[in-house]
Amino acid sequence: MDTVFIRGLRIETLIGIHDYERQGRQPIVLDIEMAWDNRPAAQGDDIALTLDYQKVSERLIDYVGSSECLLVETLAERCADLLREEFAIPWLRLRLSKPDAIDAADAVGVDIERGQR
Ligand SMILES: Nc1nc2c(c(=O)[nH]1)N=C([C@H](O)[C@@H](O)CO)CN2
Repeated sequence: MDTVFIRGLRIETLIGIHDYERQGRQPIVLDIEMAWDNRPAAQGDDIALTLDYQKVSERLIDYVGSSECLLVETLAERCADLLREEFAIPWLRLRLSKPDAIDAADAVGVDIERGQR
C-alpha cells in the first residue's frame, strides 16, 4: 500500500484543559500517513491524480488554527474525520503532538489509526 505523508506540520491553536491554556494559542505538530495509490499520478505525471499534500496541509492549517478543543484526542479525531471525508482517504495514521505541554518532556500527544488499509 502506497502512502502520502506529512511530517512535522506545526500549527498554532487553542488547546488544553487548564485555564492558562485557554488564554492563548500554542503549537501542535501533526505527523500523518495517508493511504493513496500513487501509480496513476506517476504514470501521467499529473498533480490532479495525487493526494495533494499542499492542499491537505493548507486545509489542516485552516481547520486546526480555528479550533478550540480541550483534549488532543478530540482534535486528532476531528482532523482524521475531516481528511477521510473531504479527501476520500481510505486509511490514515495520525500523530498529534503537543511540544510545550509538559516541561520535562519533548512532547506528549496521541497516535490514532482510522479506516481500512
Ligand atoms: N490524554 C490527555 N491527557 C491530558 C491532556 C489531553 O489533551 N489528553 N491535556 C492536558 C493538559 O491540557 C496538558 O496538555 C497541559 O498541561 C493534561 N492531560
